[in-house]
Amino acid sequence: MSYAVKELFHTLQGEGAQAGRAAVFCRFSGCNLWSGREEDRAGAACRFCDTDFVGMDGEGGGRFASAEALADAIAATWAGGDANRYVVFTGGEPLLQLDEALIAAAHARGFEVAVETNGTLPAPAGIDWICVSPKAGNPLVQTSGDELKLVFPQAEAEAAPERFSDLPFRHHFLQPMDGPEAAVHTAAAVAYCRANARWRLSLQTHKIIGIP
Ligand SMILES: C[S@@+](CC[C@H](N)C(=O)[O-])C[C@H]1O[C@@H](n2cnc3c(N)ncnc32)[C@H](O)[C@@H]1O
Ligand SMILES: Nc1nc2[nH]cc(C(=O)O)c2c(=O)[nH]1
Ligand code: SF4
Ligand SMILES: [Mg+2]
Repeated sequence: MSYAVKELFHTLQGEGAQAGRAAVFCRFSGCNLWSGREEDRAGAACRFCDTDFVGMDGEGGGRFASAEALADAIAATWAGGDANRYVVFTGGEPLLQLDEALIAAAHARGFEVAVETNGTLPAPAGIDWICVSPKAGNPLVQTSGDELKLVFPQAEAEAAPERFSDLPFRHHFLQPMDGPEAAVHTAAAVAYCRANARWRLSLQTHKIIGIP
């Protein structure tokens, strides 16, 4: 199968338990919860997205004809030396495209494989680090993994943290919803984590320091 990629870039993981770790980000095009067009945002199934995942026109983006070709491009984008090679598949929604062939091709090039998913689609076997970020009003299919990173607050009661506290993840994070009310959302997340020690705060550190 071929893969539609918005952008490929080398940076530090900004969020969650792996924050600070060098990684290649492979941002796939397209999402099942929003078209990516601003005129569709208000009616979308996910309305707070901070990301442009439309098209294949970003740095290192394009249509890759095979898993081998995309894994070669990921390896060529890596700039972190021999140890701890790490690729994060994100999007858009990466589980629309990430398959076992691509995971195997990344492993064959020495990468640990991570995914950032909205949890509405099942993850293929072989992923080393699964981050699920539930979106209110959408079915949660991937109910286990390494970290659950809930954007907070989401207005709907069904996205309350209590609903996810007992799911089998190694880490539970609240990540303040970015946007015009980011400071208010950060204060609310801090208050929740102070009162509920199961949950830890995830800041989008790449935005704070101005890296991709
Ligand atoms: C752009 S999404 C792509 C991966 C996948 N579609 C998902 O939603 O998890 C990457 C991460 O950014 C988070 N995110 C998106 N919009 C955000 C916002 N406005 N504020 C904080 N985090 C946000 C998502 O919840 C997810 O954890
Ligand atoms: N540095 C950095 N860390 C990230 N963690 C998750 C991201 C994403 O958009 O999926 C992201 C991103 O876009 N940049
Ligand atoms: S599910 Fe992820 S990529 Fe899709 S619109 Fe929501 S935050 Fe953006
Ligand atoms: Mg991002």
